Amino acid sequence: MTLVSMKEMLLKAKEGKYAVGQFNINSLQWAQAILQAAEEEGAPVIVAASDRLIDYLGGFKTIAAMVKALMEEMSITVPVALHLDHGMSFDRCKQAIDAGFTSVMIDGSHYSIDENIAMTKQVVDYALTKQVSVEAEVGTVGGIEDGLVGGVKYADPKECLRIVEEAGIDALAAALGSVHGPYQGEPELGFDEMKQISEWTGIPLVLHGGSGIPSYQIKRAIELGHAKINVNTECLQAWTQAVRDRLSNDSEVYDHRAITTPGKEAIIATVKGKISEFNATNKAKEFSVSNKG
Ligand SMILES: O=C(O)C[C@@H](O)[C@H](O)C(=O)COP(=O)(O)O
Ligand SMILES: [Zn+2]
Repeated sequence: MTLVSMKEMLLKAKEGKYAVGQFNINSLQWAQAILQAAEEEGAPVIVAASDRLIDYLGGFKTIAAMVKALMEEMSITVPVALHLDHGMSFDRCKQAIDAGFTSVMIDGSHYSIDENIAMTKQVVDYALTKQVSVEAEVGTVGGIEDGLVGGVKYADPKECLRIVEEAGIDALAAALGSVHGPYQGEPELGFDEMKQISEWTGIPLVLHGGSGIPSYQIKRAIELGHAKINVNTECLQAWTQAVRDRLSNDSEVYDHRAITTPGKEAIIATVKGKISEFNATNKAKEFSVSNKG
């Protein structure tokens, strides 16, 4: 009944040509929905808390305790990693690790590549002592980050190789045209660069901005080495639509549970759909360490 790092998950996924879904939590209900969906699909899953939401969610220790307790209460048997998404500094990653997170992303993508590598290496050195996996980012994912709309900066393959070799990370988010939040038109992912980066580094790749990407592009990204795909916006949209429908269909309703339960059901359906699209259904049985007690 323990959380695991995402290292083994991602190596298996890359080898087996599927991707593990990372789904972000926005409240306790989201953690319940994501765990239920993964369990019903028999799939490994990454439950993530974005650094920008840590205080809103009650802090690192609250989040870790909540996810661990839910796994026990819900008798979760599939492998689950608890991941800090877009960690802003070494200190934030250390706080997450000390609180019980089993995986962290250090997002040094807004710094020079030398600074990015140095801060990533510092996180890896600490994480290694606790068997925690580390993801780094090179280039810039477009769209909304920290409330600001930013442009896409494609990852440089040489910089990708450097950060993998010099920092010793477990997974690499190489930004290649994906966008956080809704896409304006069809996404234009850099598949040629993706192939090159995957071949040069050999490491599991991570696709940020996984919402709104057509299935044929998702499948191509998985073929070209993506083993982890991050989804948040599609779950938010599904939750909001369901809650909006509930409120507009019943102007008398005021009970919190009655209002938000349709939102939870919508998250479960969205997460199950993504797990299936990522070809991760029933992959939990391939793991040596399961949570079966
Ligand atoms: O919104 C967050 O803080 C988390 C996301 O950045 C996550 O890492 C991600 O990439 C999901 O992208 P989305 O599906 O486009 O929201
Ligand atoms: Zn992201």
